[in-house]
Amino acid sequence: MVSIDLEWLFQVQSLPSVSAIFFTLVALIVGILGYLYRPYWGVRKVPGPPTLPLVGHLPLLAKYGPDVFSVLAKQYGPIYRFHMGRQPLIIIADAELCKEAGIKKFKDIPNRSIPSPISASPLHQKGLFFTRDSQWSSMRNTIISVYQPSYLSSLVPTMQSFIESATQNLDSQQEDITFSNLSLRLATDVIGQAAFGVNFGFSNPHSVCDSIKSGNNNVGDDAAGAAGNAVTDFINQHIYSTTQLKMDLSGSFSIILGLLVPILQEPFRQILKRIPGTMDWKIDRTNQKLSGRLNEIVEKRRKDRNRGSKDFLSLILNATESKTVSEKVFSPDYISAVTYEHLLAGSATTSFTLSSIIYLVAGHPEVEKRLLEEIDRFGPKDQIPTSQDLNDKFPYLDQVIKESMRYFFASPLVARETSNEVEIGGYLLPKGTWVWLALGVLAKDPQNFQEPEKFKPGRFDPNCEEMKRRHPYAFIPFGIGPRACIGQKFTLQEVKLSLIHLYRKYVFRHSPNMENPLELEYGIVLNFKHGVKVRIIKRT
Ligand code: HEM
Repeated sequence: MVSIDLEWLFQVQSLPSVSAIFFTLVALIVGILGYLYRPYWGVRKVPGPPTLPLVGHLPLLAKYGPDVFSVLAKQYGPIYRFHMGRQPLIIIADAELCKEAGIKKFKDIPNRSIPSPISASPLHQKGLFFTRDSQWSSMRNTIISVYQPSYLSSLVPTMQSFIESATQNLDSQQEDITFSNLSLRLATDVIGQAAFGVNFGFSNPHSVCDSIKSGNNNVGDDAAGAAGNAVTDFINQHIYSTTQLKMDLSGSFSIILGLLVPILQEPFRQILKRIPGTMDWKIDRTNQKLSGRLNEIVEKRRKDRNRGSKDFLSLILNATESKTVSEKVFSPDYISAVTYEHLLAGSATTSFTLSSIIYLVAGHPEVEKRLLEEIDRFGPKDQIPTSQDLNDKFPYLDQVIKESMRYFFASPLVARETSNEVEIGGYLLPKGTWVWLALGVLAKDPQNFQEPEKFKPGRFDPNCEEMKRRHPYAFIPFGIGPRACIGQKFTLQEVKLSLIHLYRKYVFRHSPNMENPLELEYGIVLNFKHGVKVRIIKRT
């Protein structure tokens, strides 16, 4: 008996004791909870709806879509907490607080937070948008200095020629056209030429008309004949890479993990990108091909001694060679990324803006009438406006563009991150807090925009009372402060030239085959889910 007891005692002692297991489990649970709730702890005093573990407020995003930020602003006030998975965002939904965060306290909030779709894409991280601190300021200073107004005005003839060829013979279509596809091809061509000096060839009327008629979203397909397979591939890869940057739970597995448990994102991405067929594998291959192709374009241009300075890429290369900017700041991968970023930032946003305007004007005959009068008054139909004319001679067009951009807000959230502890709206936010400016909510605030759900371009007339009373930062579609959009003037020039050309020749009517109201899709920028479908009438 004694010997058996001793044996049992020996076995029990060699096993980990119950208390050791208990303490390990407790430590593990505390560790997991600590990891999950650490970002929340520092900002817990900021009000916000109750959160679910792991998913945070993502179910609210699924329920309300992009409107969720307006809904919560009504309930929780101008500064509140929204949990994107584990990560709390401090949402600023007030013009004065946006000014405070974007301008007055810029030195404490100078960078953008990097959401999980971007962490999975090194290509996107090296553009101006996501670079940080001194790397960002050196890059931005160089880009700004090459983006002089004289450069923009020199782009007018190029923009005009793409616009003309993209919109030739539109009235010969008997059926509906998906205007948002046409505008995406046009914007991609214009920015392709301006950024890379490459003619993608989508404005070729045959390729454009054929593919628009077929409602084909795949930009490259019909351009193959015109621009060659290399370009087609490039654009297809660009579209794939961009549309995979989803901000909800429909992205790749590693992106979803990045939202829920960020620490696991990179290890899983490393594994999954090696397993053929997974979405991570496809994204990685696409990004690699894109980077490879971009590097080729950059290398070819670098060797070209007669490159001139007609496009953005050549301008940056000239700046690095003349040593006005350090080669360390613009190493080849940064040059590729920032040039690519122009294609990315310049195509979807401009196309969305153009489509919004065509859609809204088609639904408001009184606005269309006034706009046509102003455009017709400018001069003979073949007189191309200069940059100066675009600034001075189309005040009503300005109002229509602003009101359309307010109504359909392309980029409703601006993502920033604190570099130091900083106080905003009475709350002390620790270093590393994600602060997101809800520009889309400001644009629908009835205190600054009476009847915000109505389309009324006159509210941007400088003489109107509403305009005079409005907070100066209530409408900031291009962002605020030193990090505001660098392409603002470029895009407005392109949008104005396009609209003047289009309305001189045509008017547009909503297609009965289009859903009402239009469904929106929330990606890297807002998008029309099923496109803007119109019928075209030639003006006599
Ligand atoms: C209607 C068209 C466009 C809209 C609504 C738009 C909107 C925005 C917004 C809201 C931001 C963030 C600003 C902030 O943080 O305060 C931004 C940044 C940026 N945009 Fe645009 N954008 C448009 C067109 C363009 C075009 C055509 C280009 C390039 C030619 C461009 C290039 C950029 C870049 C590089 C940044 C990052 C700036 C930085 O971080 O320093 N955008 N844009």
